[in-house]
Amino acid sequence: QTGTCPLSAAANNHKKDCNSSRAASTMAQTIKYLGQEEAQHIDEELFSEYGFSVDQLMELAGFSCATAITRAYPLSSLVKPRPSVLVICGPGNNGGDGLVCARHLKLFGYEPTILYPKRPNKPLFQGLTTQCQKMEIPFLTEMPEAKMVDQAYNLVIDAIFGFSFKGAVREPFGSVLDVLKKTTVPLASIDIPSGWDVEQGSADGLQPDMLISLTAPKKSASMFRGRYHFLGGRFVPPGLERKYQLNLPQYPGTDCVLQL
Ligand SMILES: NC(=O)C1=CN([C@@H]2O[C@H](COP(=O)(O)OP(=O)(O)OC[C@H]3O[C@@H](n4cnc5c(N)ncnc54)[C@H](OP(=O)(O)O)[C@@H]3O)[C@@H](O)[C@H]2O)[C@@H](O)CC1
Ligand SMILES: [K+]
Repeated sequence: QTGTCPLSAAANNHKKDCNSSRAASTMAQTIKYLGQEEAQHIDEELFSEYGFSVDQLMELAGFSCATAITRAYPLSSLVKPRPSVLVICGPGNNGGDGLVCARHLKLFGYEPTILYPKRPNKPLFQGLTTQCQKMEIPFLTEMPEAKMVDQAYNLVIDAIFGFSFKGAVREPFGSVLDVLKKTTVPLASIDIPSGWDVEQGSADGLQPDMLISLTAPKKSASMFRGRYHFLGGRFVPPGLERKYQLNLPQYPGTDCVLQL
């Protein structure tokens, strides 16, 4: 009787249908990798059309970075006696994400130190800097040598440039990136490995161990070869996701990050 019962045949057909529709939906679910202009348009629309403020999204972005970092490098996995982390912040919003990330890392039990060489004269960044100072996070006055970085820190967070980076790297960040190319401790990049072309990447650039893509990965993320690629920034309204066909994967439960 096996295989001849019309009911099982119907059940099998249903299973086949389900499998093919699951395959189709998996394909439809392929997450979109954004171009530079597209990422900037989405950013602008979040503020202009969807009513968000920069500090609101920066808080969520930086919080998700700190959360992803605790997943990839839990306190118990760190090799140095102190849970030291160096956070390097650039002059734009990527640097702001770094300041927020440092503050949350401190709350999570890490010992961050910040290098913030070019500070914009804007209340948002001044406030984030004060918050970090009040959290008793030390600020360095200059970039240590590669050997010093390797000795002193378990991990470096790269919050130098994000999706607005363009052209040849200007000082003081050229020297900072040169040091980072010589360090051997793991590097975790926020949104884009700094110095990479946002779409094309960079063959001789930084090779981070971790990348935390915010909102959606940028095209250069397809060149990422490190161990951990996380998605963070769980704040995209459905209309915006539909308009840009982001096909974001579903975050598990109440999590603010997802490993890709
Ligand atoms: N929607 C989202 O997902 C959200 C995104 N968020 C975050 O914002 C990030 C984008 O931020 P952003 O637009 O402020 O630009 P970003 O990349 O930080 O750098 C601009 C600065 O870099 C500088 N600069 C540029 N090129 C340079 C060069 N060659 N050499 C040297 N300097 C150079 C440029 O300097 P200037 O041209 O002014 O001299 C400017 O000051 C994004 O990646 C994500 O991390 C969240 O905070 C919130 C929600
Ligand atoms: K970065």
